[in-house]
Amino acid sequence: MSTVMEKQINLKLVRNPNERYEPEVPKEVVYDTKGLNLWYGETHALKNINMDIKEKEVTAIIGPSGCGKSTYLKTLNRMVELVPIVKTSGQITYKGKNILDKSFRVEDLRTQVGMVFQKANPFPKSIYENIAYGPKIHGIKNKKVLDEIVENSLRGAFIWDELKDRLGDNAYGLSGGQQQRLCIARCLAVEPNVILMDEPTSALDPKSTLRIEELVQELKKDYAIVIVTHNMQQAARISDKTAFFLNGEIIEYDKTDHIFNNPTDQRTGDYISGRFG
Ligand SMILES: Nc1ncnc2c1ncn2[C@@H]1O[C@H](COP(=O)(O)OP(=O)(O)OP(=O)(O)O)[C@@H](O)[C@H]1O
Repeated sequence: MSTVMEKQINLKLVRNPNERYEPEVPKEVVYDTKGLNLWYGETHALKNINMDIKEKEVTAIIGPSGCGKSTYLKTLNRMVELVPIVKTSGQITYKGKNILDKSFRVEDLRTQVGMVFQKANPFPKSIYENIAYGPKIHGIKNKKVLDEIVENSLRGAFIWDELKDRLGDNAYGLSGGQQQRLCIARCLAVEPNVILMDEPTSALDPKSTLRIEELVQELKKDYAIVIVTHNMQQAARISDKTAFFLNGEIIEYDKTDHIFNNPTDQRTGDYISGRFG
């Protein structure tokens, strides 16, 4: 049985030892959440959430089951309001506008914020159509333009070489890992600013998981990425910042190195070292 300290050190070591820490360049805040509360009927699922999410960073959300991680993620694209009993207070500013304001057009948000789910959810259509679908809905009809979008999106998701000769095949014939990268490519096709990922690798084998993690590292050069994960090593490996949620509250939100190696709150240390959750 390893000690808490050993576990923390192990997590520290999973970062690439050759990684160089570059001087920090100021980054734009994409989402600024202030005093957010959310209720499902009587259940107070998010309590006074305050956090900002920046461009070109991976923000991990960790915490035990039922602490509100997915709810927060789904609030960021307003998917949560599909549940009729949901009520919110506070604000989430996206590029200067409060997305919780009734006058905010949710359609605008959906084109700028892509979402990847725990279980890959390709459409029952060809690989090509899975990618071309979003751009077509946005009015792009020109075949040459669509071909380019399909190729660029699949390249962006590191899956072009595997799929380029079978674009007409049904997406359901792909492996789980390939389907997940196809779904990421589908997000990229509509040129979002943000990609929200809800446990995107929990259904995948270690090799496919690694490929998605490498992909996330590439994508963060261009996008803000928010990832909910139960995998502590994954959060330590790929995120720049980590928020620890517990019972609907943020206990600690800081740089990932700090959260994993020198947490301020005892409960954070206990959770990441596996003492509960
Ligand atoms: N549609 C819903 N209706 C009612 N309550 C809900 C609904 N969705 C979530 N909740 C409740 O809100 C709280 C937060 O749930 P949420 O799914 O956000 O947690 P989570 O941290 O993502 O959990 P997990 O890690 O198990 O996915 C829980 O108490 C949950 O039971």
